[in-house]
Amino acid sequence: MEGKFQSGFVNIFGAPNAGKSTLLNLLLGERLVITSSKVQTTRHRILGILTEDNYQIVFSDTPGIIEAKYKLHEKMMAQVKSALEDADIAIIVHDITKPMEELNDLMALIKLKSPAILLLNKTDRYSGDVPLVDLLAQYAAAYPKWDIQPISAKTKHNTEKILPLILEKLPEGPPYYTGDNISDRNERFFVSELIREQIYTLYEDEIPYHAAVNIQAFEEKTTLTVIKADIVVSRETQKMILLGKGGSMIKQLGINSRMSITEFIGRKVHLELFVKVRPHWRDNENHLREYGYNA
Ligand SMILES: Nc1nc2c(ncn2[C@@H]2O[C@H](COP(=O)(O)OP(=O)(O)OP(=O)(O)O)[C@@H](O)[C@H]2O)c(=O)[nH]1
Repeated sequence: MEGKFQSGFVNIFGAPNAGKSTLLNLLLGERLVITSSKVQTTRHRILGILTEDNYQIVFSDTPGIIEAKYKLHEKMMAQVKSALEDADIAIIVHDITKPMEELNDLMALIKLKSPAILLLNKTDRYSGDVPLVDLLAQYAAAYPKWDIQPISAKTKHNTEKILPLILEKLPEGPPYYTGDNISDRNERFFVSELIREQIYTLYEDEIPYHAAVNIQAFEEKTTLTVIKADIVVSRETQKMILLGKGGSMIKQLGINSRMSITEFIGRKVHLELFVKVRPHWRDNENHLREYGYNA
């Protein structure tokens, strides 16, 4: 095996109906790792993991970002933004039969830092007045930093070009999910997201931004699943807020989280939460990876 391995998170987004699911099914094929459709976390959702000899691509999306009906709380919107910034690569799917303004409106909503690939989908349906090459030139002028690729997810026109575009940008690094523990790792990941979601619901403003959730133990016993999770903050004062008066807040957090995890994994759950103070944890790249913050 060659030495080089690439691994990273690819966040897919686009307007409803742009063709994201069709595209993902195509990219992942049989290798789709099914994740619960119930999971709609504040941050992101893993859609599937593509692992080959030399690379692993974790496809995720940011639920609800575009749907008008989905009323985003301001702080959730900030989460969404950071999720997009954090991904290694962004794939934007735009229906080429729709005006470019729709894409512009979408891009005005989010602050994208990741390298981006714009897939102009549904070329098979395009019959506009402007010739396709001219239209592509317009997109290229509007988004000069992006790779732009016209495709049809339906007829598979140009779709073989997508993977090489991703691999060009995918960072080098070890896989995030390995071998048999993929589903287990996924479950852990989702459990930490569910706890984060409850932190969002329960606490004010800045606390959710400063708290990371790290699953320390995930043990399947015969009648229940025992989960131990650290909530990591950087300051003692944040810990006090998380705990609440006489521990009342953390108790509530435990109750809420347990309910939502039980629903997710479909088993009885024993949940233990620990609040830990680690100054500067946000500054440390390895810690961030460890806590799933690069997803
Ligand atoms: N003609 C044509 N239709 C496509 C193409 N890609 C997707 N579609 C169709 O467009 C519709 C929406 O596709 P989806 O893949 O469900 O789109 P989506 O972006 O996942 O939609 P949401 O789940 O609503 O966000 C479906 O009827 C697809 O069959 C394409 O390349 N050409």
